[in-house]
Amino acid sequence: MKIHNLSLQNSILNTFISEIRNTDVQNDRLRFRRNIERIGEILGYEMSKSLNYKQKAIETPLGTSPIPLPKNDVVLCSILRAGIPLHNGLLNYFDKAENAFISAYRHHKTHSDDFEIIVEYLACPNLEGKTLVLADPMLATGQSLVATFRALRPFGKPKAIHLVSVIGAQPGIDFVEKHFDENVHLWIATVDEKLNDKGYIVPGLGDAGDLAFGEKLQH
Ligand SMILES: O=P(O)(O)OC[C@H]1O[C@H](OP(=O)(O)OP(=O)(O)O)[C@H](O)[C@@H]1O
Ligand SMILES: O=c1cc[nH]c(=O)[nH]1
Ligand SMILES: [Mg+2]
Repeated sequence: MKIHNLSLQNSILNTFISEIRNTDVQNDRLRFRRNIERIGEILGYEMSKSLNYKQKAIETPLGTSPIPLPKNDVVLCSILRAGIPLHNGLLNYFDKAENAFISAYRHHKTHSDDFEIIVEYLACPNLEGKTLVLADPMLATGQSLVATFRALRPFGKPKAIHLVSVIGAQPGIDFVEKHFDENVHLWIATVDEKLNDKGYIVPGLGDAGDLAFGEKLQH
């Protein structure tokens, strides 16, 4: 897997990352969602540099301008629900992309920190020969991304796969790396060192789904 950790370069991206982490700022839900969306735009822009391009002659009112344009058939797939703002950010730039949605959530066993990943809802176009962009803002244990990828198998074999995430924990990235082949790209805003015993990224930001949309009851 080719890992692109964008926080290793100084850029305005770090301002958005600092705001989603910061306890004084992150509870403004509108701002939190918009920051995740902005990060999605930046990750999408960086990812776009690795697509395949074809020169096209564009007619202007005064002449013809040759412009290299991406020729990939992009499918954006996001994991509900925390993935929605990240999806919107990617879709702002890849506005002609097809879209897939999958629900994957952690189901906690009663009185236990243990959880399993439940995949329920799945809506997906044909993926055969397309460029699949699989997005989830939090890459913690990596189990959601791997479970999602498995669930997408019946929809066809993509030509290229890009994983997009905001904050990853190194052990989760190592886990994901074992399940994807070496041509797969991971575009990630920043990487943290560890997970706590509940599977949360440390220092991370807390619960991305709750910060974006409010707390949910366990069921
Ligand atoms: O790498 P993992 O250990 O699998 O954890 C990451 C998952 O946890 C979060 O979802 P969550 O289960 O909190 O659901 P939510 O989006 O409904 O809040 C997040 O959006 C990922 O999907
Ligand atoms: O740190 C984490 C881990 C999983 N999901 C989150 O929202 N945050
Ligand atoms: Mg959550």
